[in-house]
Amino acid sequence: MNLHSDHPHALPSYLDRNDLGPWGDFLQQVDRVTPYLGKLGRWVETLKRPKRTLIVDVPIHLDDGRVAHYEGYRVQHNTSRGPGKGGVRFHQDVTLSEVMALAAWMSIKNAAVNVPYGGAKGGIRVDPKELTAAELERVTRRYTSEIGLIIGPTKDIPAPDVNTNERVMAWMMDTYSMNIGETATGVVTGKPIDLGGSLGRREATGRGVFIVGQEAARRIGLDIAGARVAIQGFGNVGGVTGKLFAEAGARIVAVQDHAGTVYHPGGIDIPALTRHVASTGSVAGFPHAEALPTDQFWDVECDILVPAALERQITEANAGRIRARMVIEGANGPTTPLADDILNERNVLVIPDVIANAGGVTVSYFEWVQDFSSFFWSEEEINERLAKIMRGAFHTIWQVAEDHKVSLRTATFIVACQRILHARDLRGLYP
Ligand SMILES: NC(=O)C1=CN([C@@H]2O[C@H](COP(=O)(O)OP(=O)(O)OC[C@H]3O[C@@H](n4cnc5c(N)ncnc54)[C@H](OP(=O)(O)O)[C@@H]3O)[C@@H](O)[C@H]2O)C=CC1
Ligand SMILES: O=C(O)CCC(=O)C(=O)O
Repeated sequence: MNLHSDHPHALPSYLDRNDLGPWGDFLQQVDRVTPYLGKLGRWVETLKRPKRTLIVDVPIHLDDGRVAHYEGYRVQHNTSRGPGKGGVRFHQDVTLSEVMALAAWMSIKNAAVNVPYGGAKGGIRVDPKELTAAELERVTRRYTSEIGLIIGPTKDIPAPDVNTNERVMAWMMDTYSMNIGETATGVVTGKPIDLGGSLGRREATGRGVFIVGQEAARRIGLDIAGARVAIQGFGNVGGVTGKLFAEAGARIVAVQDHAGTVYHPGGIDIPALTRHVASTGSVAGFPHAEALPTDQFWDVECDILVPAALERQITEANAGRIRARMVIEGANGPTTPLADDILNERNVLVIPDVIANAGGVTVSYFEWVQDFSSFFWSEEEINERLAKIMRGAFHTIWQVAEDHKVSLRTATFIVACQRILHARDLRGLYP
């Protein structure tokens, strides 16, 4: 597809026109929804460029006294429905195109579950495994100061993503608070409970993946008890997803992370694998399962495949090999548009990221509300409200997919883009 001529107005000059990366995938997804937007279609160009893009230099002292520089980003894709909201990723391969796409998928996701946010995302191009804890803290604090210009509890609220966690959120909250001279717990979500974090946030994304998995399984007549599940990525999202499916009686037949792939047709012992990862840092070397070559992960016989690592893992090169009846996207952007078409043709149901992994931001919304009111809810209450929102959003999207005879991804984009562009239309353009 020649993106240059198909999107003459959509290409910011700061991107490589020959390789738009994940941003190119997002543009194609927007093109697929455009015919369904009716009169709101006149606003669709709004979605094809981020509202605000900040690139920052993050210099720190390494422990040995040298100065190192890292590139950081914060992108606010859209704020028509409310402040920007989305995670912060620390990874050596982070690019601007990637952060733009991740921010855009946040706009869609937040609208799909109807939380009052726009979409944003951030990242630093750094391998956190190469830093000491003190260096990681310095990178986090300097980055937070640099993006402090555009974040804030009513402006844009970061949260955890790949390689960031509660500890990183605590540093971000503290740095922002120091800079403005007052404690602002609502500036980030995914914080430690003792700093205004919410019960259930750590597990929320995996819990949401499991809830939509249950709903979809019921509709295609798949019994979760006994179902075979393969999971790529065993961090926050993949780990919790695996735990909940295993507790519901599913067999987790394969798990892959960056360093290895383990396979057991009878079902991997997930608590034992979790202990192994906590002590060694990877699933590799887990003694109670067979090791598989990396690429064979995609050939594993299973009923449910959960990509829960990075973007562009399911491509035209491996989509034809996938044995699952359904793919539940725990990761953001794991399936390219061409792979989506292949899975569709093969009748593999894809539950798209923009609904499947929305549990995390939904409980982030609960955290933000709790911080503003300084009144904290029980975990039971949080999980009940999460399940209600996830099930309600899933039903709406399923219905739209049936009505328009489109994929669940396009259906989610129809619902979300209509909400975003309706808000844009109501607000108008001029101050
Ligand atoms: N955290 C959240 O609340 C949310 C996260 N997401 C998305 O879910 C995905 C995972 O995020 P999260 O679980 O938080 O991140 P974590 O950092 O907790 O875990 C990432 C996992 O992915 C693995 N991984 C990284 N690269 C590869 C690779 N090339 N092949 C196989 N496995 C790989 C990592 O393995 P290793 O440790 O070996 O590097 C690790 O197991 C991302 O796409 C993120 O954007 C979506 C919604 C919310
Ligand atoms: O909890 C949040 O605010 C955002 C989580 C996130 O980054 C995501 O959903 O991809």
